[in-house]
Amino acid sequence: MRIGQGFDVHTFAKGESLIVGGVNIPYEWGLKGHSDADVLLHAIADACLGAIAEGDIGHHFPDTDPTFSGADSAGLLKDVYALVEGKGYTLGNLDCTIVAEKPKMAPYISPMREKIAELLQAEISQVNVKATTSEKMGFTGRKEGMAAMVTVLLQNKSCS
Ligand SMILES: Nc1ccn([C@@H]2O[C@H](COP(=O)(O)O)[C@@H](O)[C@H]2O)c(=O)n1
Ligand SMILES: C[C@@]1(CO)OP(=O)(O)OP(=O)(O)OC[C@H]1O
Repeated sequence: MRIGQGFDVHTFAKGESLIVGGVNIPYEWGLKGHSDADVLLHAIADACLGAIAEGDIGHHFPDTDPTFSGADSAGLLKDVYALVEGKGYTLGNLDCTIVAEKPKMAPYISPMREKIAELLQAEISQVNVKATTSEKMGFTGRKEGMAAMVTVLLQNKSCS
């Protein structure tokens, strides 16, 4: 068994899409990044890479590489999960926390769990996504950006 944790932050900007956990969310602000800036999928990718001691997302997909400009983070996560499987592991479970003052994430939690489970070839019951505000404090509280934290447990394929 291996455990990993991931954390990511992206800033809100006008004229950008808001894609979180692979789900498009209608909102007046979107998230800015070199890729599509899916803060949750990036934190999941980092948690998976951490669990297999393979560095981080920026190491595998540098933000200086034009290949990843506007990249679909779902594709990046699929590539990361292929590395996980190549090392002989499969998802045990995943627990995610999104920190955002706005928008309200509750309506999008189920579609996010479904999308993440699909990307990681897992059951929805293996994926939890929750959201919290930071009670108007800090950069998330000022609605300057969004953060996501993830803990992942991987299990040996032979034991699953
Ligand atoms: N962006 C968010 C933030 C929170 N929620 C939901 O609201 C509940 C209460 O949030 P607090 O920060 O006041 O604890 C939280 O447990 C979430 O269910 C949300 O949907 N979207
Ligand atoms: C995903 C990558 C690559 O396009 O770019 P960003 O969208 O800026 O995201 P970040 O979370 O800073 O992670 C690393 C990157 O290299």
